Amino acid sequence: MSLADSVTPHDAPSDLDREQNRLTVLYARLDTLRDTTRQRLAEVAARPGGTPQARTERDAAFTEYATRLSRLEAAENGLCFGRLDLRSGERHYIGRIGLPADDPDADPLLVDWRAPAARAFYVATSAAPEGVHRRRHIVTRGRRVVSLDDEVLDGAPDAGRENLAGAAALLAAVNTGRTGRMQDIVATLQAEQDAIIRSDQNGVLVVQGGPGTGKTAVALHRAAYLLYHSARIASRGVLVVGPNATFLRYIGQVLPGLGETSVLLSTVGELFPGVVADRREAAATVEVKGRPVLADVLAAAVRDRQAPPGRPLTLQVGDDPVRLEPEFWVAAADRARATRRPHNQARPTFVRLVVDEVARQLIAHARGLADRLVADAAEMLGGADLDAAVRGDLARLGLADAPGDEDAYAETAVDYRAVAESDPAVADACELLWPRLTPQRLLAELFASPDRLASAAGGLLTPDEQALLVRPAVSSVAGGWSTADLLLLDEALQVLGVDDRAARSRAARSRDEEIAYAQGVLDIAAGSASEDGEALSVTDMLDAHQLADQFGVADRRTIAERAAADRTWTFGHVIVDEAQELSPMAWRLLMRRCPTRSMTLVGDIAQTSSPGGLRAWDQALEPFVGDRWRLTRLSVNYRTPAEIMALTAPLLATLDADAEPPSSVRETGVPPWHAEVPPEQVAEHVRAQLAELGQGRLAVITPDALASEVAAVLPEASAGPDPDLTAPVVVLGVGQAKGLEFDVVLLVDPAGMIDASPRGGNDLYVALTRATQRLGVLHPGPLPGVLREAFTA
Ligand SMILES: Nc1ncnc2c1ncn2[C@@H]1O[C@H](COP(=O)(O)OP(=O)(O)OP(=O)(O)O)[C@@H](O)[C@H]1O
Repeated sequence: MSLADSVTPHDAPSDLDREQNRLTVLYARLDTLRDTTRQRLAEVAARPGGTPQARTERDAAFTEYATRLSRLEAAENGLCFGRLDLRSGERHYIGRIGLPADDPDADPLLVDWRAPAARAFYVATSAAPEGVHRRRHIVTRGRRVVSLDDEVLDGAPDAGRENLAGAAALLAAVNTGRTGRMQDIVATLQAEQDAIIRSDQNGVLVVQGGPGTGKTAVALHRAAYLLYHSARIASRGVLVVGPNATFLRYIGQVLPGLGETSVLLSTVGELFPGVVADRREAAATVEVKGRPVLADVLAAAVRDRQAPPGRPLTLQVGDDPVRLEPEFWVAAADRARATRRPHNQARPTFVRLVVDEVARQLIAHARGLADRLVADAAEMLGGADLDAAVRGDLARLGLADAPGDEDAYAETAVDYRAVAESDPAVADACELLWPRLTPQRLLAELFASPDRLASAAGGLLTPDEQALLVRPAVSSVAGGWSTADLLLLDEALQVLGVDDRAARSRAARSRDEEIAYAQGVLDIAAGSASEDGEALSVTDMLDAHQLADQFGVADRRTIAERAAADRTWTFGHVIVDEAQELSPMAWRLLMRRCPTRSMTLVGDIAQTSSPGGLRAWDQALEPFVGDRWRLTRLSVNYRTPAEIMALTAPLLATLDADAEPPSSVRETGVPPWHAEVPPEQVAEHVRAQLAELGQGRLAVITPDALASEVAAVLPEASAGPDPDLTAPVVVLGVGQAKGLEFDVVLLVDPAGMIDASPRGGNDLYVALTRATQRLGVLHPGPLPGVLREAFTA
C-alpha cells in the first residue's frame, strides 16, 4: 500500500461545515485583534515623547504593537491548519499564531504551533500517540475549509504510515507544483524536524542531513520558534546566513509569512555594511584568503604599521629641531601596545607620548636659551642683579619664572604641548609611525605591496601563496572587494578598532546645538506669550533639554534593520544554512557576531563545493567551542523522489564512503532519463518538458562556465547573476542552484561539471538532487562513469 492510499480522505459535509463555522469564528477573532492593535498603534504613534524615558517607552510600545500587527497580518493565509482531539476529551485547534479567547480565563481559541500544547500535533504517531486520539489536518483556501484529513492514532497501528505525521497532507504538500518561492511547512512538520526546532536554544546545534531533508525549512522554523520563546533572542534578533542572494530571495518569504520580522537574512559577504563584494576571484585565491592563518597575517600587517624607525628622527617644530631617538620610538610603541587596545584606539596613547616628548624637548630648548641669555647678559653687564630681566625673558618664552614653581611649570608645559600637538611635523611623524588605519586602507596597501605581504605573511604563507594575494592598488574607500576580502576587512576591524573620540565629541557638539536651538525656540515662545498675555506659556512647562529631547528622531527601525546597518551588531541567535561552504575566516566573523554561541548550523558535508569549505563539522567548530556542540541528523528526503535518489547513490559513495543517503518519502514512478545532445539542442528538450509540465518550474542546471551559452539558446528563460526563480524556466550555473528546487531539472554536461573544479563531484550531486518530480541529464559526450553505472543498474 502506498503512503497516499493509507490515508482516508475525510470530506463528510457535516464535518466540513462544522470546521467552516469554527474557522469563521477564528477569522472574526483575528479581525477584532487586528483592529484593536491598529488602534493602539495609532494612539502610541500620536503620543508625545516628553522625557527621554517617556520617549523610550513610547518607542518600545510602538515596536511592540507594530510587531504584533505584522504577526496578525501574516496569519491570514492558513490561519488554522490542524486539530488535536486528546484522549482526555480536550480539543485544541492549532494554527500559525495563538488567538486568545475574549474571556481571559477561557482556553485559547487557537494554539500557536510553537506552544508546548501543539507539540503532539507533530510528534504523535500510532506507536506513540502522546495522548492524542485523533489528529486532523484542516486544508483551507483563503478563509474557506476545502478538505479534512484525519488520523486516528490510538486505533490499530497503520503500517503504511511509516511514522509520518499527517501523511496525506505531507504528500500533498511535497507534490504541489513549485512556485519559485519556498513555502513554510508549519502544517506538516515531521517529528524529527520538530525535535530540532524545539531543541534547547543554548550552544551550537549542527543539523546534518542529505539533500531535501528539510534543513533549510527546519532552520527557518527554528528561528521563528526561538523568537517566540526567548525575549533575549528577540531583543537581539536572529541572523540567517545563506550561500547567495538568489537563495536568500528564494527563502525570503518564509519568516515574514510566519510573522517574524526580527530576522536578518544575509550572505556572509554582506555582513560588513558599507562595502559591496563585487569582485570575482580565482578559487585558489579564495581558498588562501579563507585560511585561519590570515588572522595572524593581518595582525602582523598591523604590527608592521607600528614599527619604530631604526634611526633617530629629527622633527622641525617651529624654529626648533626636535630629535627623537630610536629608543624613544620603541618605548612609545611598546607603551601604546601595552594598553592592549586595538591599533586605532591605542593610537592616542602613542600620540600623547610623542607630544609629551616633543613638548619636553621644546621646554628644554627654551630653558637652555634662557640660561644662555642670562649668562650672556651677566657677562656683558658685570655683577648687576638681573632678576627682573630674567623674569622678563622667561615670560617671553612662556616659561615658569622660577624653577620649582610647579603650577607655573605645568601651565608652561600645557602651552608647549599645544604647540607640539598642532605642529604638522609631529602629526606627520605620528601618521607615519602609527597611522590611523581603516580596514580598507590596511588591506589595500597590504595587497598592493609584495614587500608588505612578505613581511606580514613570511613563515605563514609560501611565496606562491603570497603571490595569489597580490593585486594592483584599489581605492581604499570603495570598489574592488571580493567576498573573501570582506571577511578579511571584518577581521581587520577587530585588530584596528575604531577611534570614535571624534564622533563622540561631534555628537556632544550637536547635542549642545540642539539645546541651544531649543532655547531659542523657548525664548521666542516666551516673548510671544508675554505679548499675548497668556497665563501659562510653553516655557513654564518645558526647559531646553526637554524640548531638545522632543526634537530627537525616534529610532523605529526593526531589529533586523538596525543589525543590517551595524558592523559590530551581535545577534541573539545565528543560523547558518549550507554551513559546509564556509571558510575558517567566515566562521571567525560569525562567531564574533554571536558571542553567546547560540547557533544552529545546517548543512551537508557531501554537498561542499567551495574551495575552503568543510570536510568535517569539528574542523569548523573546534577552534571556537572545542567539542561542546551537538550533532543531529535528518534522514528523510522530502524533495527528491526515490527514483532520482537511486541514481545518485554511486556518486555519493565516491564523495563520502560513510554517507547514509536519506530515504525518499515518495516515488513518482518516473525514472530519470538521459540523452546525448550538444548544448545548443537543449532548447528542444526544455520545450518538450514544459509541454508536459503545465504549471510549475523547470531549471536547466549547467557547469558555471556553460550557463550563459545555454541561456543564449533559451531566450524565454530567466538567467544571469540574478535570475527570477518564479519564471517558468531558469538557467542556472550549478553554483547558483545550491539550496533551490524545481519540479523538473535538466542537467546539462555532467562531465563538465565534474571537471570544472576539485569539488566538481559535489557540484554534480547538488545538481542531481534539485528536482521534485523529473530529472533529465543531457550530455554532449559520454556520461561520467558514476552516472553510466547508475543509469544501467
Ligand atoms: N515536513 C515537511 N512538510 C512538507 N514539506 C517539507 C517538509 N520538510 C521538507 N519539506 C520540503 O522539502 C523540500 C526540501 O526542503 P529543504 O530545502 O529545507 O531541504 P534541504 O535539506 O535544505 O535541502 P538541500 O540540502 O538539498 O538544499 C522543500 O520543498 C520543503 O518545503
